[in-house]
Amino acid sequence: MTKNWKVSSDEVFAQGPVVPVLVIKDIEHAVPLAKALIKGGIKVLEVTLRTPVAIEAIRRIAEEVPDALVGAGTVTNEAQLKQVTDAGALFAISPGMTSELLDAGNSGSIALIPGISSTSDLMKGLDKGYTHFKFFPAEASGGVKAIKSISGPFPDVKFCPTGGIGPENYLEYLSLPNVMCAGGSWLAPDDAVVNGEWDRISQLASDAVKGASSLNT
Ligand SMILES: O=C(O)C(=O)C[C@H](O)[C@H](O)COP(=O)(O)O
Repeated sequence: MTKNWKVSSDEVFAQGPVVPVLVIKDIEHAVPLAKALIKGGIKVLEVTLRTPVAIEAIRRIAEEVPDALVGAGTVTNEAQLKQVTDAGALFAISPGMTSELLDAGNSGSIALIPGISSTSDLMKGLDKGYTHFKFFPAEASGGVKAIKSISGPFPDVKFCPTGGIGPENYLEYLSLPNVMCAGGSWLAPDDAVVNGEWDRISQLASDAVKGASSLNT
C-alpha cells in the first residue's frame, strides 16, 4: 500500500529513541518547552490533544522550532487528523484504532501511528497496511514480556511503547529488537513545565538520550 506521507513512520521512530509525551496547558510554554527538549538531544515531540491549546502549540513549534519533528498525540478520529495536519504536525499517534482512522491515515499526508495493546488490533492494523504501532498502555498490557512475545508471530512489526515508562524501565524496552523508541511523560513532568524549569527538562532529556546511546556501544 503506497502512502503519501511527508515523513514515514519508520523515519519518525528512527529519530527517537525517546519521545516526550507533552501536555501543554499554557500556549506560552510550547516553544520554550520544545527548545529545552531539543537542547537535551531529543528531536521527536508528541503534543497530546488533551488541552485546548494543543493545536496552536503544534503550529507554533512547527513554525518556530525547525529542529523539532513535531507530531500530535491523542488523535482519535479523521477530523483531528486533518486539524493536526493543517497545523504542521508531521505525524499523528492514537491511543487505539478505528477502521475510519486507519483509512484516513492511509489517504492522509502525515504518518499515522496507531495504538494497539492486543494481537487482534495488531492484525487489523497490518491488514490496513500499517507496520509501526504505539503499544499502549505498555506497562498495564504486559510490558516488555508482551512485546517480546508478539515478536514471535509478528517479527517485522515495530513498536513505540508508552504508558508507565520512565527512567527505571525505558532501557529494558529499548533493548528489544522490535522496539525502536519509547515514549512517556517522564521527560516533561507537569510541575517542571508549569514552573518553566527548562534546564531541568533539558537535563531529563539528555540523561535519557545518554542512557539510550549506551545500548549501542
Ligand atoms: O494522550 C495519549 O493518547 C497518549 O499519548 C497516552 C500517553 O502516551 C501516555 O498517557 C503516557 O503515559 P505516561 O508516560 O505513563 O504518562
